[in-house]
Amino acid sequence: MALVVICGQPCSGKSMAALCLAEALKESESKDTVRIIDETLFHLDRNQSYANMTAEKNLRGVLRSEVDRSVSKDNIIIVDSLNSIKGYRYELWCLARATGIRYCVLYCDVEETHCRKWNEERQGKGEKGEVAYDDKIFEDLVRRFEKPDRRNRWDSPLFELWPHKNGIEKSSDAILDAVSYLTKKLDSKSRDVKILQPTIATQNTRFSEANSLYELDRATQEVTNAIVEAQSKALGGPLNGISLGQGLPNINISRSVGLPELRRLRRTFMKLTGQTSLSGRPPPSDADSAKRMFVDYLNRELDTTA
Ligand SMILES: Nc1ncnc2c1ncn2[C@@H]1O[C@H](COP(=O)(O)OP(=O)(O)OP(=O)(O)O)[C@@H](O)[C@H]1O
Repeated sequence: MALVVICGQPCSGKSMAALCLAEALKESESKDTVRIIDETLFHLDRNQSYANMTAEKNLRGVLRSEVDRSVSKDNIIIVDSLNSIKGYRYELWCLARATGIRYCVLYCDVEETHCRKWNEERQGKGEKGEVAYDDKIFEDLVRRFEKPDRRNRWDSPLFELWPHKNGIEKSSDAILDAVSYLTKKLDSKSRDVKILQPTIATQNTRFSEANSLYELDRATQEVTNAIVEAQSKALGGPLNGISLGQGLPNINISRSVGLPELRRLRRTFMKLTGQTSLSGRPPPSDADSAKRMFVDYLNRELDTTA
């Protein structure tokens, strides 16, 4: 149904905003399940998770995988974390696009001096279970924060809260606007709600991260080899229906295609599919779906009747 990315400086009221939004959604007419995914789910020590780039990347990876597993057409997932890196929000947006759902960003806009003060106050509340950021980590996170910009697809639509000025309530304008956007029933005239559409690069099931590029490379190479081999057997004659095995579509090309052209198409396909991730993670797929996608792509690109 939808993915909501909460974003803001450390200690800017994001968790409060996530809770208010979740409650407001539950009270709305929408019957969708609402779930918050946040750092506490993984019982990680906050200051260790942001202690260095590797730990921070790991935390983002864990959260992203959980979002990836959880997003669906029947629920509303709220990601409550800093989500302060532009490229990371882009990755979350790609997950929403791959699922074909609504997406929005809820931004807690609080000046860093207030966030700092709230964090200091929280340092004194340790016994209540609230964990404050160490000063050094807090300052580093504040410095690296990349403010959302509604002109970016992955920051849009952007709903802005001003927790220091106006507090955070279920009735805050930004919360009401977000609820309305997320739950609005669509008809043919609805232009203001965007359901993201999966593209060739975002369809299918997922590769494991470590193997994905290798698998994609190998799968596309196998398809290319099959074409080269079939063409050499056909001695330049017409070639329709090159079979790659059970469950895979046939390759249908009505003219002879040289190796340079095949290589170029393969490179373009790899680039296209690789665009879904800024952290180097290739597109979701397994070997068979990579082959299927590549064959679909080739059949379309080489279709002389199109
Ligand atoms: N509008 C507000 N007025 C005063 N204090 C606030 C306000 N909003 C949040 N706080 C305080 O700031 C602290 C952090 O709030 P919260 O956990 O919602 O922020 P957060 O952005 O999720 O923090 P973190 O970055 O640690 O996840 C809490 O101790 C809370 O009481």
